[in-house]
Amino acid sequence: MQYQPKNFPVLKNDNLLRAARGDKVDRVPVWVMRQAGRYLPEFREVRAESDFFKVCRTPELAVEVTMQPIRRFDLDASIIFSDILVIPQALGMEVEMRPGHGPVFPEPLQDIKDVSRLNADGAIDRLKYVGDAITLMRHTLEGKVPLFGFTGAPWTLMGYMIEGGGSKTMSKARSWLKDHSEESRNLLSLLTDVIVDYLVMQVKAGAQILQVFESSAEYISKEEFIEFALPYLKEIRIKTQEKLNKQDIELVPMVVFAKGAMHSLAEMSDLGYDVIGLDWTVDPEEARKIVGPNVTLQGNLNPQDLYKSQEEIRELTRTMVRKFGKDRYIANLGHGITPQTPIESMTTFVDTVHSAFDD
Ligand SMILES: Cc1c2[nH]c(c1CCC(=O)O)Cc1[nH]c(c(CCC(=O)O)c1C)Cc1[nH]c(c(CCC(=O)O)c1C)Cc1[nH]c(c(C)c1CCC(=O)O)C2
Repeated sequence: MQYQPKNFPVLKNDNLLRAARGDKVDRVPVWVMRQAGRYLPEFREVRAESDFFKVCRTPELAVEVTMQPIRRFDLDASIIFSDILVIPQALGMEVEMRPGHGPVFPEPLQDIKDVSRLNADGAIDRLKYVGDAITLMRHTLEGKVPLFGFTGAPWTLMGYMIEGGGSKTMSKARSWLKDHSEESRNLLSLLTDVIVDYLVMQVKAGAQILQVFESSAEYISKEEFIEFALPYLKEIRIKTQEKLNKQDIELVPMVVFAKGAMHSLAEMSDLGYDVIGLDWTVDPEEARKIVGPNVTLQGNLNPQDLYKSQEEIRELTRTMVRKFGKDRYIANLGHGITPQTPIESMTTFVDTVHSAFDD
C-alpha cells in the first residue's frame, strides 16, 4: 500500500502547537509520554499477538496503538508509536524487546573498533516504515490533534548501543567518554547526522512537532552533559531546521527532553528549541525563572503520583498547572507513564489539566 503525505485533514485542535510557539491557547494542552502503552488493555491485546518491533514496522498496527489513547482520553496530541532504538537497528545492530526485561542488543559495541560495523548508508531508507506510519496516522487522525515525531538523542542511543540494553549506571558507555573521547565524539557525530535526516524524513511524512529524547542524561555529570550531549542537541536543532529550509518545508516546533539534566536548564534554553521538557525533580516556578519567558515548558508530574488517590492526583495536577501558568506551557508527566497505572488516574490527570483555570 502507498501512503501519500499530502492532502492531510485540516487540524482542528492546534492548542499544543500554539503553546509550543508561544501563542495564546484556549486551554492548556496535555499529552503523556508513553501514552500508548501497557497500562491500556487494548495495547496489551495487540502486543499479545505481535512482537514489539513488528508493531513498529507495520503501519496499520503502529497506527492502531497510536490511536488507542486518543480514543480514550481528551488529549491534545498524539505521538507516533515507535522506539528510539529503531536507529541502532537501521545502522545494522540487532535489537530485541524481551518481555519483562526491555531492550537487548545481542551484539553491543564492545570495542571502539566495533563502530566500523555501523552502516549509515541507506539508514533512512530502512526507516521508511516510520514515515509510512506517520503518513497513515495523519490521515487516520482526521485533524483531531497534532502528531509528534521523535528520536533518541546521540548520547542516549550510544549508551544503549554500548551497554547492550538498559543499565543502572551506563558505566561502560561512560568509560568510553573518558577513555576514548575522540572515538566517542565520532560516534556521537555519526548518530547526529542520521538523527537529523531521520527527523527531516518524519516531517516530510507528516510529523507536526518533534521531540528529542535524551533520557540517559541522568547518568552523566553536568560537565559530561555539557561536553557530550549539549553540542549534539544543538547541532540537531540547527541542521534539522537548515535542511527543512533548504527543501522549502515549513519548520515544525522542536522539543528537547533531557531527563536528569535539570542542572543545565539555562544552557538548554540557549539551544534554540521551542520547548524544554522537564522531569519531575524541578519546581515549575524555579524552572521558569531559569529559562526566562521565551521558551515553552513541558511537564512534569511524577508518574508515580498517578498511583495516589484521585483526589490527590487532582490536587497535585491543579497545583502544578497553576504554577506553570496558562501561557507557554504543555502539561505532561515528568517521564513515561508506567504499566500498572490505573486508567482512571490518566483520565483524572488529563481532565484536571483542562479545568485548572476554570475558576
Ligand atoms: C529510553 C527509551 C526507549 N524508548 C523510548 C525512550 C525514551 C523515553 C524514555 O525515557 O522513556 C521512547 C519511546 N518508546 C515508546 C514510545 C512511543 C510513543 C509514546 O506513546 O510515548 C516512545 C516515545 C514505546 C515503547 N517502548 C517500549 C514500550 C514497552 C514495551 C512493550 O510494549 O513490550 C513502549 C510502549 C520498550 C522500551 N523501549 C526502551 C526501553 C528502555 C524500553 C523498556 C522499558 C519498558 O518496558 O517500559 C527504549
